[in-house]
Amino acid sequence: MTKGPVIVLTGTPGTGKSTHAALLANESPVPLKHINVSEWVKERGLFETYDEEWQSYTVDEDRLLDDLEPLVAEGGLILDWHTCEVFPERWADLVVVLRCNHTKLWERLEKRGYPLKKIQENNEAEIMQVVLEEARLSYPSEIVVEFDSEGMEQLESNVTKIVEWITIWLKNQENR
Ligand SMILES: Nc1ncnc2c1ncn2[C@@H]1O[C@H](COP(=O)(O)OP(=O)(O)O)[C@@H](O)[C@H]1O
Repeated sequence: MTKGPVIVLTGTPGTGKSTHAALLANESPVPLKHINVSEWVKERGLFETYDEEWQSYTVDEDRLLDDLEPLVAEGGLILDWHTCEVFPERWADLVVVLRCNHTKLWERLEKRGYPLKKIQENNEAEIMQVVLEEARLSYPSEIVVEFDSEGMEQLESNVTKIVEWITIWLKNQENR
């Protein structure tokens, strides 16, 4: 059986990565395992330090990559993380960058109970397109797509587009 693609799903925290990943895993024509990398890091202790004030971890990137490599080799993966430059370029078949208007993003992060400085930092990063720039610098432009994620209609149409992309990708793999 053809292996599924590896999709890097990235964007500032709160842009909708986990929501998209859950729907995508449900609607994909081929099984996709959703890895929420932040949760994965915490569960497996793949971090060096934890910063109480910022409520964030310093990830042990070498251990993380070693840990993920066998899963990537199997294929059929959604790597959901707020950064994407850590992953080797060869891992990704598609890189999806989610975007959100900063007012909406602020509300989402406030609801999540983030400390104010973390909300501010993430909002500024979204305005300055930090994750998008990172994706563009780390991967070939033809595999990087940017989707707005502000409402349910966009969520559904984004997932439909990714499902269509997967269908074509699978056909291309079979014809190789
Ligand atoms: N396209 C969207 N339309 C409406 N609400 C959304 C959308 N994307 C995300 N949300 C909401 O925003 C919040 C953060 O989404 P989440 O998927 O957890 O973001 P991330 O994984 O990027 O941190 C959740 O409450 C989710 O329901």
